[in-house]
Amino acid sequence: MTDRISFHDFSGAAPIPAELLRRTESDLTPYLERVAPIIERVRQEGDDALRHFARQFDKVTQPDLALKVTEAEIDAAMEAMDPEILDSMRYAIANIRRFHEAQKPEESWMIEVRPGIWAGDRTIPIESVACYVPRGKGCFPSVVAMTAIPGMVAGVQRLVIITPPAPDGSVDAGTLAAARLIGVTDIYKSGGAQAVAAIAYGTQTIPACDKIVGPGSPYVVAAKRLLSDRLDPGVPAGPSESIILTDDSVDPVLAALDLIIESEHGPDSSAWLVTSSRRVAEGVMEALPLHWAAMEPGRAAFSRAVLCGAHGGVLLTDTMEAAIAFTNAYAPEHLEILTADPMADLGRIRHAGEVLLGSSTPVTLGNYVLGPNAVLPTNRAARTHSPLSVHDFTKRMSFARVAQNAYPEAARHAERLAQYEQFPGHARAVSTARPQPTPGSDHMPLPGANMPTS
Ligand SMILES: NC(=O)c1ccc[n+]([C@@H]2O[C@H](COP(=O)([O-])OP(=O)(O)OC[C@H]3O[C@@H](n4cnc5c(N)ncnc54)[C@H](O)[C@@H]3O)[C@@H](O)[C@H]2O)c1
Ligand SMILES: N[C@H](CO)Cc1c[nH]c[nH+]1
Ligand SMILES: [Zn+2]
Repeated sequence: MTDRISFHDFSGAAPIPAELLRRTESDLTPYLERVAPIIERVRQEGDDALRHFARQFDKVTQPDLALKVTEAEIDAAMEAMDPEILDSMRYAIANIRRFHEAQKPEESWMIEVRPGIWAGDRTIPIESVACYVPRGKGCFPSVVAMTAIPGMVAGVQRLVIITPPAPDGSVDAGTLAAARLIGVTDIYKSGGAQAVAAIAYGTQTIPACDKIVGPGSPYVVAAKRLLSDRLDPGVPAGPSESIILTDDSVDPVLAALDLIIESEHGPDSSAWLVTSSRRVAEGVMEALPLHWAAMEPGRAAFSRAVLCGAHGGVLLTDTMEAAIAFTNAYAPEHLEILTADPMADLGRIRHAGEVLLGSSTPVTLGNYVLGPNAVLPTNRAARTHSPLSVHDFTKRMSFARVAQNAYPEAARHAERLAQYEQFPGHARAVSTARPQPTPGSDHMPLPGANMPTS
């Protein structure tokens, strides 16, 4: 089989070709059509529909799959795990927890906007959130850590995990072990669109939640979109994608190694080498087949499909400015900068889910152990969205209180504005004298005092 790696020349003087910015999820139409009846069946039939789709899509052989993972299954998973893997999980969990604890916002803040006008925000955990952990073209204990840890740090009351079952009805042992190490106990067996529908509507076994987070295949992305009026769909995280951005300073063999990282997730992923160096472009194309030859054949085939297809390959630009302009237009999920001065180039990047700097910070480290979240916006959503974080598991509620001496001036201005907008009820409420001072209204306690958060 010949490996014809996709190669494109790009001059900064020309407009960026739209097809180079596309991903698998750019056109969800076929997936939306496919998942709509799945969602409807789950809404109507609940658990029975989940069992039906587990048989159809996950090839589960049991007719009466138990949808909730038992304590005994989690115990058995812990027993089955290699202690060295558990050790690495603990290392990753500690780093991820540390990062997200530092990210946690204050419980409340307040300022005196003008003398006697106090206002602030309270941060409140979302009550119930489901973490979707994929299992189609791989298993993802790392996604348990990336989704559940910020939820625990935020203080979500009901945090559940939902993940596809294997054909024998089990859940990946690493996924269960990660949940045990983090402290999540409610785990359900369902995947794809049917899992998203179960979380949106609730079933006999699975509780409905306010929000779902976590990445997934285009079926998951499509279901989240169709259910977004019932369920907060969280950071839009679909098939993995990356750009490796280089100048002439990098070893092409190393750049090729890092280009393969995200391309091995599946044929629906996207991965580009964007470089201003012909030497690097040619060297990477030479090195890729050698790396593929050293890989497990299935994953090598996924990588080849991406890098020889429409959503990946090598892009040679005439200048570094053009390489950076393309990168910003593409807004990749993961960006690795392999240039002579990556920190300086970081300042030129405006749109990327995460940026990994320098040759000793490959995407793999970001995926697993550094601390920042690896559930990141895909499909150009990094233009307006951020990595999954503690903030995705909380909401803010604003509050204000006006002291008696500040009331007349505020009321006068509000009355005028209400009259302009022709709301007489609003205007009368503040033009009428308020003789009774509200008890204690001239004193505001410090933020947080007497403020329960749940
Ligand atoms: N953005 C991120 O942060 C991030 C992190 C990890 C993984 N990912 C991505 O998540 C994705 C996970 O996808 P996956 O496929 O491995 O797992 P998945 O769990 O998302 O998908 C598997 C499910 O898809 C459903 N499905 C499969 N074929 C179907 C069909 N023909 N019709 C309807 N439903 C069908 C099944 O219900 C199955 O349970 C990958 O693309 C990976 O790149 C992204
Ligand atoms: N690259 C994924 C996010 O796009 C995260 C991951 C987990 N495991 C391997 N990779
Ligand atoms: Zn990855």
